[in-house]
Amino acid sequence: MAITFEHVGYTYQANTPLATPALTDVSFTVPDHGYLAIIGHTGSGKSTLIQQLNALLKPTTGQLTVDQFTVTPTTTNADLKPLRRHVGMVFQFPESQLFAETIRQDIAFGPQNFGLDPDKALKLADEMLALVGLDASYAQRSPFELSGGQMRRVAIAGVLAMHPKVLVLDEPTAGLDPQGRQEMMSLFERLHREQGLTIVLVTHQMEDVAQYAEQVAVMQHGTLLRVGTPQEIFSDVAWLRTADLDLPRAAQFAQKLAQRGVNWPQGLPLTADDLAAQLAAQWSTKGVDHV
Ligand SMILES: Nc1ncnc2c1ncn2[C@@H]1O[C@H](COP(=O)(O)OP(=O)(O)OP(=O)(O)O)[C@@H](O)[C@H]1O
Repeated sequence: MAITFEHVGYTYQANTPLATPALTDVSFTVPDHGYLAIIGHTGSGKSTLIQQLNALLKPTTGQLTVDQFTVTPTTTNADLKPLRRHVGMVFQFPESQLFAETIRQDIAFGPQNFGLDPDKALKLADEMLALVGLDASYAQRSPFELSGGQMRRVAIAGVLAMHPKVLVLDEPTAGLDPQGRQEMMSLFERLHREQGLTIVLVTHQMEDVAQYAEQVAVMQHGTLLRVGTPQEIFSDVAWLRTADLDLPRAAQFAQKLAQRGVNWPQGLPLTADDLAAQLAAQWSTKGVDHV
């Protein structure tokens, strides 16, 4: 297993009068090279949960393992450096952290800080630039001349330059236009497929969950309500309603068709492509009049 949470609890300002419990008894596993989406309302504990993954926040009870690393309430900061290289964190609006004069210097900063020779770090920066889909002409430009989506790519290249095995993404498409959103999600899919990165994605975009995630964790009031495949989570429409969560748009449409008598023998379609494929299959077997 790449990631295992075992009865993890976290309380902000623990043992003070201001103590705020934010996670309670969270247990789940993510397989090697998995793709987990974490969903849930504001304040449900998603950010607190992902910050456990590189021990920015350490559990106040329970423990977690990320590949070869184990974090418990008593793990000391000195032990955490290798974990922090292993888990790349992309926080919301990561472009706000860009600072260097050129894009390549910005990307090279992290590896250099961890002791890599400056020339090698710059060469690595060029490779990472290509990996996030920006050509070599960007290397010497200022990061501040770029569009929002491109700046975000540069910030992500800086995280990837540390060669993480787990990539944690906190609403990585927030504020992007539909095309930028699609390109960003395709980038993560490519990193997952081609580089074998384990992805942990916090999102409010149910379409992205349906299209990309292999596993979904639903958080509510600091507890893990359910974990399952997108099909398992989104097919239980009555339960979703009680949890006050939305279906992906294609599934909402399919659900309306189901209420008018259309059957979905392969399961409720969750994406537009799946909806189109299932409708086309029914069309060809039953003929136009019956669809
Ligand atoms: N620094 C903090 N100090 C005290 N309480 C906090 C702190 N950060 C978060 N909390 C509380 O912990 C709980 C979980 O918050 P968290 O930010 O993890 O939720 P979230 O699901 O990520 O929300 P969002 O979708 O708004 O980012 C909330 O009750 C929140 O008010």
